[in-house]
Amino acid sequence: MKDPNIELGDIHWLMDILQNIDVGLVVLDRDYRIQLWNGFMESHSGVSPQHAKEQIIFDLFDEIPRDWFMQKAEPVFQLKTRTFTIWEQRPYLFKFKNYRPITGRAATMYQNTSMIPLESINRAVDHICLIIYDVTDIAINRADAISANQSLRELHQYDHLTELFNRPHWEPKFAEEHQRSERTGQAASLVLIDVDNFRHINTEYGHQAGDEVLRTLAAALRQTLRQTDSACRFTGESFAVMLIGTDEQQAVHFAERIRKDIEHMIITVPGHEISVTVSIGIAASQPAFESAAAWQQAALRALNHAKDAGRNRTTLFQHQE
Ligand SMILES: Nc1nc2c(ncn2[C@@H]2O[C@H](COP(=O)(O)OP(=O)(O)OP(=O)(O)O)[C@@H](O)[C@H]2O)c(=O)[nH]1
Repeated sequence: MKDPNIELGDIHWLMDILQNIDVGLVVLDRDYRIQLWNGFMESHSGVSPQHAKEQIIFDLFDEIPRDWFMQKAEPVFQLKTRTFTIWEQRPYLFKFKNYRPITGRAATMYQNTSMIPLESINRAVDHICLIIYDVTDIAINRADAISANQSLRELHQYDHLTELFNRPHWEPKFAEEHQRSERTGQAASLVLIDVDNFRHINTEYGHQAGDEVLRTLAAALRQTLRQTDSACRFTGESFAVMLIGTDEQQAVHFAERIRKDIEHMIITVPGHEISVTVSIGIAASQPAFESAAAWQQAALRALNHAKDAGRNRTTLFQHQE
């Protein structure tokens, strides 16, 4: 039916717009043969409208999964409904190269795709129109925001000097472990490792050397840990390690190994070679610890015993102490 508002000259304009618009337009017939292919599609695919015309879309673009596409398109033909696919569901329909200078990091253009029914004069839907939007900028910005958030989160979790978890991040994990071991009765041990006479290291070699000692010890500790263990910088010169599924004897074995490793370590700082020792206090989980704080207190008492007994040793918290 002729639309009285559209003059012949207008159609010429409309064709110009359709060819030059920065959006992909494709018309498909009932057999999925291409009937219209605009300038956007030509310039991104390298396929001319003459070549595209009458070709089945899946034959020309094998990256389009036929079953998935038909599942989307059939309701558009039959129910005259629109469908919309966003890049989060499927990054692209047509595998076009991304050419944008700012988001050049993406190899492929991200696309949102609409499918709309096109009614003929008898109101049957014999054709559908695909509208392809280039959303690469949005997708890349979103990916950047996610990774920036991730870095920020990680920044808040770690102690910047030792790269171990910081205490505020570790404490809730420890409290959770306390509840879990209370509930399940599964063994877990808390190990506190404190550098001996660290004040002396700072005064003798300088604060920067002290920092280097802490960094080196933390790195050694990280190497000893299993995936499930979690360590933090507990105070300035002490570390806490939560050993999951580890009873007191196994924890002593772990602690003695790290203590002896540290004892034999030579830490090189400008102008000096430094040796340090550590004292270690261990408390294995037990029902008597009514709170995570009580468990920590027990490990601290054991650590103080190790210090009082002459340092460079491991002490296990005994409940009858
Ligand atoms: N270099 C450096 N020193 C720190 C840091 N945090 C805490 N310290 C120092 O660690 C020292 C801890 O001293 P003390 O608590 O007396 O313990 P200690 O000298 O190790 O003695 P014992 O634990 O009893 O063997 C203090 O001098 C703090 O200034 C840090 O991040 N870097």
